[in-house]
Amino acid sequence: DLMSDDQSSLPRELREKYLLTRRIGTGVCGEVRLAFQRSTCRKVAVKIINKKNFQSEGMATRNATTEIEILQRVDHPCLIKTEDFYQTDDSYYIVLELMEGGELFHRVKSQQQLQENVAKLYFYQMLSAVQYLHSNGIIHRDLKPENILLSSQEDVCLIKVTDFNQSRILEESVLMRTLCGTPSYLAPEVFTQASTTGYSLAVDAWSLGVLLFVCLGGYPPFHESFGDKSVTDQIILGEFTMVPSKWRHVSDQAKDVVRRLLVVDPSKRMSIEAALQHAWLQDQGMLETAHRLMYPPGEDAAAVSMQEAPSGGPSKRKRGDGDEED
Ligand SMILES: COc1ccc(CNC(=O)c2ccc3nccnc3c2)cc1
Repeated sequence: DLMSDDQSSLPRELREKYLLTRRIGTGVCGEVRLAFQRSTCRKVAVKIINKKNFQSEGMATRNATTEIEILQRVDHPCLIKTEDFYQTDDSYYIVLELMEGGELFHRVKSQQQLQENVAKLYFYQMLSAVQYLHSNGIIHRDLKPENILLSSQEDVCLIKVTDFNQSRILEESVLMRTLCGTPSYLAPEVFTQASTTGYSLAVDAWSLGVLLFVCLGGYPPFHESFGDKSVTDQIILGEFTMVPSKWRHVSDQAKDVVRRLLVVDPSKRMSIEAALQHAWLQDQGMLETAHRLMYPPGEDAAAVSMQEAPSGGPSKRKRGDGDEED
């Protein structure tokens, strides 16, 4: 039973504050377990990143610390929030809010394909989250259905992007500084190689195109079962397959968004900003629902009462043990 479960390898402080139970998710970096906050019996998720299972020591710490830095720094309703963080010599333990709806991957699989208006609601939230990351100089780089979590079993629900493990913070690079100086003496490859080395923000736009395709079509755009080309070749050529029986009921506007994101040339690919302005998303009903989910009135009221507070600048709402939550 759980009590005899080996909790001894966990950091003492973590064990004292949370009871860890069954595994609810696995990833390349480790696992996610369901846990209960002992003081409130509130359910949380604990993500355990095993430091050792990265091939190189340097890569491991850089990725994990980047992920943790990002998780603690970002604040957006569609990005998973870190509630607590612990580490031992061989693992990181990140306490996250529990997303009761599980992975988008399983939702799409169980429903074959999502209704268009549900896909639109989810896609708008993903765009908002990624737009926020980009405005903070962060590229996710690993957007996929396993990294999109749903807050409830309902179709109409909040979604959150997770797993910033592959994320990159756009730092001022030597290359950027070089490109600021006089180009007169720079070799051509500095410019051409420059445009291909850095991960541009456009990689996330492509991944969102794949995500939207999967939500609308119920299957991936590039797959070894399509034709004789390898998945890599299909991607490089931008050859995706819209199976008629699956796409017949999808609107032309929705298909247009997919087609403008799955463009091979990143300079011609639709940007996140442009996608947010696309006709398909100018849907007042969806936008109202999304904003109600993202900025629920209860929390606004708390913020309003805080603004009336006499003290100087607006103090950040402290992260309670959930006593503020309804
Ligand atoms: C009552 O116990 C449960 C209720 C719902 C679920 C479905 N959720 C999950 O399976 C799940 C998976 C990974 C996650 N990663 C971070 C945050 N939340 C997560 C939730 C899992 C357990």
